[in-house]
Amino acid sequence: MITFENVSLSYGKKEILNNLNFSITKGKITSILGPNGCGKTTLLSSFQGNVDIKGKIYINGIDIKKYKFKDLAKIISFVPQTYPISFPYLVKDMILSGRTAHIKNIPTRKDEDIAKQYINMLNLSDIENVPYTQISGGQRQLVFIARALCQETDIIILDEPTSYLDIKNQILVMSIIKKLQKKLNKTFIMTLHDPNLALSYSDEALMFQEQTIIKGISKEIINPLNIKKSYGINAQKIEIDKITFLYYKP
Ligand SMILES: Nc1ncnc2c1ncn2[C@@H]1O[C@H](COP(=O)(O)OP(=O)(O)OP(=O)(O)O)[C@@H](O)[C@H]1O
Repeated sequence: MITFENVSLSYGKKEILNNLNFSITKGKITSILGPNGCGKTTLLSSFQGNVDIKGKIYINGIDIKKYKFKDLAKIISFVPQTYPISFPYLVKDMILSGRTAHIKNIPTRKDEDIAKQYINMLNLSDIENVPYTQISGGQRQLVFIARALCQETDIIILDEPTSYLDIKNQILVMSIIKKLQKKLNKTFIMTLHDPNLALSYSDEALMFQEQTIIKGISKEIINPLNIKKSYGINAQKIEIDKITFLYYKP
């Protein structure tokens, strides 16, 4: 459903990634792993038009450059890594704004019901009438995840969706993602800093290594050898109650 063919990504004359060739599978959760500064956000930015693209990125067989902005917003939603703080919109209105691509004039009852559904799903009803400029970093991250889910697209892209969240909310968000993937066959693509989260929740993974990106089934490629190649640290596989995770050694 998403295919990169000989893609290079650059900011002006500064090339960040080159010769990207891979496909992202429809209906799967794909995690993107790699060290700080390797180009994860740049890769995701190619879906937002924030980076110069050479080569072809196909979404449902159509070159991304051929999509109109509003049509792309009906297929792909995006949760950025940082959130610009601007006007003090109420949390509920910020989440409702995720419906913009579907709204003709003003939001309908259906749009409001969908927004409410995600407010409840992410446990945000206590703060729905608070300006989003007056909530915590973690709460703001949940609001932007709710806003993206509200857009009801088939593809949801998240840049480090758990970076501000406590462990309970990390599990909440990842479980919601898993539920929506299973129930509605949605495609999730997300950068993660924690290989163990990727191991637990993603089906497939893209791992940045020096000069190359490898892709495969998460449980197969997120292993000590590839952790060493990607991050330069030693890790050991541990299994408890049939759950495999990685222990990082100093
Ligand atoms: N707007 C920009 N203009 C020029 N260079 C940029 C820009 N944004 C990022 N870069 C550079 O691109 C490279 C990749 O950055 P990117 O943000 O994609 O990395 P990342 O893997 O997402 O890092 P992190 O894990 O720290 O978020 C870095 O060397 C960075 O300095």
